[in-house]
Amino acid sequence: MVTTPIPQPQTTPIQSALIVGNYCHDVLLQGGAVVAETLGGAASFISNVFSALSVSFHLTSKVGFDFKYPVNHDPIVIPTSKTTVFHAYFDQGHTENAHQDRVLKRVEVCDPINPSDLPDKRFDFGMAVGVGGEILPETLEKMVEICDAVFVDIQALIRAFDKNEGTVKLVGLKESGFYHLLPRVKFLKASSEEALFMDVEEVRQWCCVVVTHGKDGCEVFWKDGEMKIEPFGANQVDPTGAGDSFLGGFVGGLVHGLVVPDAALVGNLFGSLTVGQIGLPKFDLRLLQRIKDEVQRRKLQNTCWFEGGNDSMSFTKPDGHDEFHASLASTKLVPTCSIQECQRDVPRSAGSVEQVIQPPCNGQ
Ligand SMILES: Nc1ncnc2c1ncn2[C@@H]1O[C@H](COP(=O)(O)OP(=O)(O)O)[C@@H](O)[C@H]1O
Ligand SMILES: O=P([O-])([O-])O[C@@H]1[C@@H](O)[C@H](O)[C@@H](O)[C@H](O)[C@@H]1O
Repeated sequence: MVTTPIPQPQTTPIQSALIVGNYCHDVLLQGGAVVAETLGGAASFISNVFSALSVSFHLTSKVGFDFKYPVNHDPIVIPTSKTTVFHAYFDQGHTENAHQDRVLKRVEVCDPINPSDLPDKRFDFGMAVGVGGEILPETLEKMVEICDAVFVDIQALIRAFDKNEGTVKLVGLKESGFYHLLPRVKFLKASSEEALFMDVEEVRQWCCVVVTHGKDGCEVFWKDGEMKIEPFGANQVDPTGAGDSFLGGFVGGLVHGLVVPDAALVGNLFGSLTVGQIGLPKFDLRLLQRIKDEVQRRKLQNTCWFEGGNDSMSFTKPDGHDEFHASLASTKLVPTCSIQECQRDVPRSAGSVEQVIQPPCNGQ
C-alpha cells in the first residue's frame, strides 16, 4: 500500500461540544460474584475517546456524595444523593432474553439533569447520552435549542426501570415522551437490541440512524439510503461501553473532517478497542498516534460538517474507504507501550477499575 504524507501541522478541531449524561459506578457480576467495579456511564466512555482524539468538550453530569473515581471533567456533586449504580449480570441474559449479552439493574439513581443545569451558551454540537433516565424531555429540548446539531443515544430515551429490582427494560420510542423532538435531532444511535423499539423506516426520514451490531460492525440509515460499515477484529473480554466508545469515535471522526462512512469506521475501531478491556479502556499512546495520523491523511473535506450544515454531509462511501479500513486495522499491529505510557481521560493510578477478579466473559 502506498502511504501519502500526513498533512502538517495536525490541527485540533475547534468545534465546541457539550456532553450530557451522568457518570455512574458499574459493578460487573458473574456466577453470583463481583468480578470488577469500574467507573461507568456513556459520558465517561465518550470523554475517554474524545480525549484520545484531542476533541475538547464541556460535560454536564451529576454524581452523589459517594462518587469514588477521579475524573478530568468535574461533575456536579449532589450532597443529598448517591451516585447512579448499575449491576451488570453476565450470565442471565441468554436465559431471560436472547438479544442480551448482559442483564442490567440500576440499583442507585442520582438526580436528573434539568435544563437549568446546562451551560448558558451555544455549542456547535451536543450529545445526549444518559444511562439511568437522567435526561428529561425538557433537557433534550433545551439541548436542541442551544446546540447546532444533537447526537442522541437511544438508551437515554427508552430505558425504564423495574420498581423493585431496577432491572432495565426498554419502552417503544413512540411512548418514550421524546418522540416529538426527533425531527430536531441530527443522529440517533441504537444497538441492534434497542433498534427493535423504534420504527427505523419512520425515524430515518427525520434524522440519520446508526444501528450497531456488536462484532458485525454497524449500519447507517438516512433518508435516501443505507450502508453497512465493516467491523474490526477484537478479543472480547467485556462488552461494557462498546456502544458509547463507538459513538465517541464516530463523532470524533466527524469533528476531524471525515465523511459519515469513514467516521463510522473510526467508531467501529474504538468499539472494538473497548471490548478488549474491562471497564473504561486505556489506549496505547503509539496506537493513538497511528490512528490520528491515519485520520489526518484521510480527511477528505477541509471543514467539519457542522460548519457547513446538513447539506455538506456526505453519506455515500468515498473512494479509498476500504483502504482506510485496512490502514486503521493495521494501527492495531503496533507494539504496545507500558501502562505508564497509556492515555486515558481518567487517571488509572487512582483506580478507575477498582477490582478485577476475572474477565466477565471470554472470547465470543
Ligand atoms: N466483539 C466485538 N468485536 C469487534 N467489534 C465490536 C465487538 N463488540 C462491539 N464492537 C464494536 O462496538 C460497536 C458497538 O457495540 P454494540 O455491542 O453493538 O453496542 P452496545 O455496547 O451499545 O450494545 C459495534 O458496532 C462494533 O463496531
Ligand atoms: O455498554 P454500553 O451500552 O455502551 O453502555 C453502558 C450502559 O449501558 C450502562 O448502563 C453503563 O452502566 C455502562 O457504564 C455503559 O455506559
